[in-house]
Amino acid sequence: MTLLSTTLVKRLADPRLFRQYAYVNGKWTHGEGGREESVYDPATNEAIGHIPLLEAKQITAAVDAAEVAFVRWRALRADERCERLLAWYDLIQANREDLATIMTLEQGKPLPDARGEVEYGASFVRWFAEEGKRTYGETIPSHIPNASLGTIKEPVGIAAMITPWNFPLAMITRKAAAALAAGCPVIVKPANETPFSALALAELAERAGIPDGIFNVVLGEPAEVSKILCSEPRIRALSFTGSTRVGRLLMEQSAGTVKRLSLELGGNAPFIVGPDMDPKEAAYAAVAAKFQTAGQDCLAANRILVHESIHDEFVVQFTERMVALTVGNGLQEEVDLGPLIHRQAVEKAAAIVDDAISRGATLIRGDQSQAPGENFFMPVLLTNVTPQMKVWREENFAPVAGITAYSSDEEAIELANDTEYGLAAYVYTHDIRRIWKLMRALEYGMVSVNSVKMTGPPVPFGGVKQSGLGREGGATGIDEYLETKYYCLGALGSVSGS
Ligand SMILES: NC(=O)c1ccc[n+]([C@@H]2O[C@H](COP(=O)([O-])OP(=O)(O)OC[C@H]3O[C@@H](n4cnc5c(N)ncnc54)[C@H](O)[C@@H]3O)[C@@H](O)[C@H]2O)c1
Ligand SMILES: N[C@@H](CC=O)C(=O)O
Repeated sequence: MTLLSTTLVKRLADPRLFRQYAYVNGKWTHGEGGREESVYDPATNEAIGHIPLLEAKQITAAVDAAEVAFVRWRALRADERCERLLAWYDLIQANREDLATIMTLEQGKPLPDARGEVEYGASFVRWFAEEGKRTYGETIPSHIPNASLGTIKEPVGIAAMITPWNFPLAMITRKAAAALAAGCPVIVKPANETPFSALALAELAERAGIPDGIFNVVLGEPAEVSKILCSEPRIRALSFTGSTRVGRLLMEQSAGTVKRLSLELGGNAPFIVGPDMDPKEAAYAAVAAKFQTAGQDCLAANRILVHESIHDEFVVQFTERMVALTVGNGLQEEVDLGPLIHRQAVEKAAAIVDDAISRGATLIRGDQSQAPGENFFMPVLLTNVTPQMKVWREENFAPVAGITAYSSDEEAIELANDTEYGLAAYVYTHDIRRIWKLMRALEYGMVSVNSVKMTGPPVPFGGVKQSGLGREGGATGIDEYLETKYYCLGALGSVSGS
């Protein structure tokens, strides 16, 4: 154990939640090839621990274990699986503070946000524990004489999950709870930047009585592990949350085994402000929608489109609110924005800002000499942003906001839809006709009107276009892990019994 991981352990009420091994078939597992990788606190760049990089045969062993465990897990009654998931939920809640501390140390987000994510992540476990009891089939009016027709729902099989570093806990539970409730074993490959939240979840799953081989966490070199998971025929479903670039790659790699795919990919959300809005109210909402998780959020409001009649006042209000945000180590009190995940993310953000300025954008605020450390990026506001700029075309995943003025609803719609992404869009206006028109015309999987918060367990979360495939959460989230089996019971005799 390194010196700093000892410090991490000292911060935890339950040090056994901090694990530096993979978790396969109910066992904490070393890498057999001796390869390891360090994990860093992005706020300080200090190593907080290390993880083993598993060998190919160890990943295959996780699939072997899941295959064996599947037989008994799928045979449990739905309410028996539900009990274990509820026990997991209770343990996550009971250990919320430790889970939040681990998350802040590996991801950097402020502690209150980390606590919020633990709560959010746990809520999916409870939701799917309940939904697992409602995987109804249907009866079908028969067109075949003396036959009865219908469907039943069955677990799809072993499900692999590849998850990102920006929400290291909730992006796992939103997938895993649905799969487990459906009767599927799960193999999770978390991001190497943030493995410890996933491993703490594994420790709690074990304590909750989730059997060996049903919840596995594999660690390794990402491209290597993902290739094995995608090409393994016994894995029947792959659920990925991450960038559109890697999503495309995994889709290609999964083609050979024709897997069920759920893809939650990048976003580049527009935030449209109508002419009837109070500029201050809308600007404060836009700041909240842009800067959460230091802008490293798939729902971040990257392209802010403001009606020309209120544009200037909106910019004044936005700036005032933005400069009041505190940037610092997420463990400190009253910090609004933590660090970016690593130095490359800071460099990418700086390049996006430079590109915008070189193409005619105006830098309103964003003095990087004020950054409190190597991986920090001060919030930036750019105006006169145009579709030719990277800040428009690329998901910046940083605290960089771009504002553009528009003159008509039609122009706002065209600008908002001018992207390969289609995850979420925000609309701020109180004009009901405009709300309806924009909501219908926006090519996005989710449209939030006059509300920054849009997510939660009852919601079908997901995107259109190159933001992904499928929906997580909600009444249909469990369907990603279920097959529909049609049956025809023939030669039953007639209804009258003849
Ligand atoms: N739609 C959503 O619900 C949602 C939620 C959170 C994050 N995201 C997206 O995730 C992205 C940020 O996360 P990220 O930087 O971790 O994404 P990423 O695509 O770089 O990585 C995601 C996962 O894929 C793995 N990976 C990376 N390169 C790989 C490769 N070549 N082959 C196989 N696997 C590989 C990583 O180790 C990680 O586990 C953003 O685009 C964001 O919008 C989407
Ligand atoms: N904020 C999103 C995650 C995207 O990065 C969510 O609520 O799922």
